[in-house]
Amino acid sequence: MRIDVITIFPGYLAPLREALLGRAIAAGLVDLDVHDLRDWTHDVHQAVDDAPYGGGPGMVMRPQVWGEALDAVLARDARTPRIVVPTPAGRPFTQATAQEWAGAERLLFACGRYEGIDQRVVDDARGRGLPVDEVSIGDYVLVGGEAAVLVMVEAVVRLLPGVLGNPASAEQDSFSDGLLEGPAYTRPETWRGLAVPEVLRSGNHAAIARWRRDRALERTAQRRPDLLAALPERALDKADRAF
Ligand SMILES: Nc1cc(-c2ccc3ccn(Cc4ccc(CN5CCCC5)cc4)c3c2)n[nH]1
Repeated sequence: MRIDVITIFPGYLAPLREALLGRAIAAGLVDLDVHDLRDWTHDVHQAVDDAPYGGGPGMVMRPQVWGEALDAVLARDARTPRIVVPTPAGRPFTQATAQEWAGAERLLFACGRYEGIDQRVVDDARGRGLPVDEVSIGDYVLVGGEAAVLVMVEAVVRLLPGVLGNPASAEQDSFSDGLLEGPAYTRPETWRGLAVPEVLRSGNHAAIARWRRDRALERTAQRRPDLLAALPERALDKADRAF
């Protein structure tokens, strides 16, 4: 997978080259290129923003600069990317989104700042048949798209074959069965007077599976009743309902 990121703060994306993601890049599983939007300005001030038409707070990012940057970055690789534009006004980014994008051969993230990017940049890209996803990573307002890109790249890249040492982990992700995962424990058996639940040390795998499912149902009901309500009918078996 090739990932391009366009931003006025390239340094903000440095963490993508650390740890697991850094190893995926080093292993050639991911090609990452981070581009400075200001490379496509032509004025001495390298202006990337201007006042919003119709008034309102803050500034809006200029379409000309973004248009040139996107055209140039698109041309650097024959593969057509999904273009991703983080925005508070986007569709929710979920595990399903990450799964979908993990199948893409190329992703291009456009990081806005100020109050966002002139809408015509997205409209022009869509008008040329490019797939553009305007996505939100949650119902809170960030200062720019870069932090959202760090989150989304991590969620996507961990799903690529060969990235996670333990692929089973991704299969048992939260949300993969529609529920939150339950509590996890490791040694010691007792820590500060707190013991590991007996069943987990019983070796009774059926009982362990039942206990884990019950804890997941309990936690989901307590913390995310919306997920429980969204479960398809068939997702809960008789034992689940008894819970
Ligand atoms: N999930 C999530 C994603 C983001 C996010 C992503 C990209 C950008 C680029 C700039 N900003 C700052 C930003 C944008 C829009 C407003 C809302 N204003 C109200 C009036 C006009 C607009 C405020 C502040 C981003 C924020 N935040 N949260």
